[in-house]
Amino acid sequence: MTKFDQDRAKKLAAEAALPYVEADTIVGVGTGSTVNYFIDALATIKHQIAGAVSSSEASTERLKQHGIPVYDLNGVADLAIYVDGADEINGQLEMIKGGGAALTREKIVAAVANKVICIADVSKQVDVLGQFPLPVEVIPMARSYVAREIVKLGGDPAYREGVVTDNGNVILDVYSLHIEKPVELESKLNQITGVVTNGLFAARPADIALLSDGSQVFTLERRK
Ligand SMILES: O=C[C@H](O)[C@H](O)[C@H](O)COP(=O)(O)O
Repeated sequence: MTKFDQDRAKKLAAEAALPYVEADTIVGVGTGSTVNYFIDALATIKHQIAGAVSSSEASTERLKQHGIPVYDLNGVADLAIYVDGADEINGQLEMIKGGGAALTREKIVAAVANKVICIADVSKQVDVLGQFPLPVEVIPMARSYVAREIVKLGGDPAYREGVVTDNGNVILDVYSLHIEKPVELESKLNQITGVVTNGLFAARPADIALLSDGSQVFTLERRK
């Protein structure tokens, strides 16, 4: 797939999420290049919505540039939908996220939302998660300890140099994982002292995936 096709696919997937936005509600907004298309599409109906909650400083800035009010999640008790991209998504709509280092805030907003909608181009679709290195957000002083613990779990962690998350932490990208049991691994990694969270969205996967190849959009719904 060429770069041009991929961009078109991201845009089509993003625009396909608009019909899920309910009037007068606050919309949960993720992070990344696909979500940027969603934010631009959301701007076309901004007078019909109450505003947004955002999963990153970058998305907040883009939303505000469009004149969409951004609210503190602490003041939002009910969030109908959360729309976000993915680095990988499998058939159960479990995902790897965090390529842009926004995983922790993304996971928090997803936890609050009634419905999680993944928007992506079809290249993100995989049978088994783990080809994309799994991001883990770590408290800076725990970086080496956490890396050693990850090696014990069979992973190959690499420090993402120069990247500081919106929460002031660092990222370890974990290679060499063939993730047969995503829920189990998500929980194991979160139990390592010093880990803030990891980029597996398996305990709380997407409910709907809108995946595009650049000419059409395929809708997948999670079997419950
Ligand atoms: O931290 C970043 C997020 O998890 C993104 O949603 C993910 O990396 C997908 O980004 P993109 O739409 O740019 O491929």
